[in-house]
Amino acid sequence: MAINDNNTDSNKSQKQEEKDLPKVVIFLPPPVFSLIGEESFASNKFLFLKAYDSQLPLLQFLSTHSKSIKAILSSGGAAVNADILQLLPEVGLVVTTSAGLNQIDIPECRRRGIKIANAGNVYSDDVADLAVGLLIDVLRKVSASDRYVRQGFWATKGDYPLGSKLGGKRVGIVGLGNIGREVAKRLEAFGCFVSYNSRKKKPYVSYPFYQNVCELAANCDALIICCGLSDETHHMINKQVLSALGKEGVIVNVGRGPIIDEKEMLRCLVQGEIAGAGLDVFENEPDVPKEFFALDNVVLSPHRAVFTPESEKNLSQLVVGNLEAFLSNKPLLSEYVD
Ligand SMILES: O=CC(=O)O
Repeated sequence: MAINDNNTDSNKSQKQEEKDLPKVVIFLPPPVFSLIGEESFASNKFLFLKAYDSQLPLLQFLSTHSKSIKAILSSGGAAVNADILQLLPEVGLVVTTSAGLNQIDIPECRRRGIKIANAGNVYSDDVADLAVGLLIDVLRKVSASDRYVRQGFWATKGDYPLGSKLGGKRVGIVGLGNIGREVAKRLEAFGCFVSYNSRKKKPYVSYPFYQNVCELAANCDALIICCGLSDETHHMINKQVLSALGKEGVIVNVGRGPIIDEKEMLRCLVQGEIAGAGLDVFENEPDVPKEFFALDNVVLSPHRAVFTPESEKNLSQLVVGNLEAFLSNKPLLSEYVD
């Protein structure tokens, strides 16, 4: 009995301590929770409030807890917009598990003095590896030859058509941030000629810079899209850019689907106006236009570039580190500065 009473007391005091901890709200479970387990995010400095576990509609849930929520843990799936932020006057940080920030209303955060922390460099190597992997796959027809062999065609129809060499190709990188720079490093090692487009010329690299993405495409054999999605980059890769890339040109997208006008790209692929595509992202995920499935010059990947067990483990440390730093008034580990 006494033990039970003690237990009850200690449960009560634990509950009280938890009640007093600053709260970090989560709208939707970030993929990392199911990939490596939520326990990697344990901290005695804050408590997660999971809006998705509540019966209440999101806005009502947020109003109920508005005074205790100090930070938001965001991921790609749920918008952090002005309607939400205005319900949470105590929020001072949005930390996101994604590399992309397109789900966050950045100007509204700035207006409210809310800091933003993103995935920093955690994903850069893995995304760069996949970008180069997709390019090699398209050029050397790896996935297509695999299908050819599995279907028994090697024995019945003979040799598969040759692929094309990566070394010596002129590759244009759109968006030379953390990921774009890792892609460039890898491509240099393969003997490619790298050039790039980004919002501003980067003073610390010597790759040729093209302010105009169409000019970049016209001077390249392949384009790799590594930039974020914004109003400026939405459908930036349009008919004009694809036609500048030309019949022999290959496009790889590890950024966001809507950066490319997908319908136009599909038309160019079907009509042979570009040579191939390696795509990790799509306009309407997870719906991928069926027409892609019939194209042997297209390699498809289900938005997996960032995810490896290694990157997710590093990510959990970064997220917890950012939240703890913020709650102790220390500098963030990966603050996003425009
Ligand atoms: O695409 C994934 C991400 O932005 O993290």
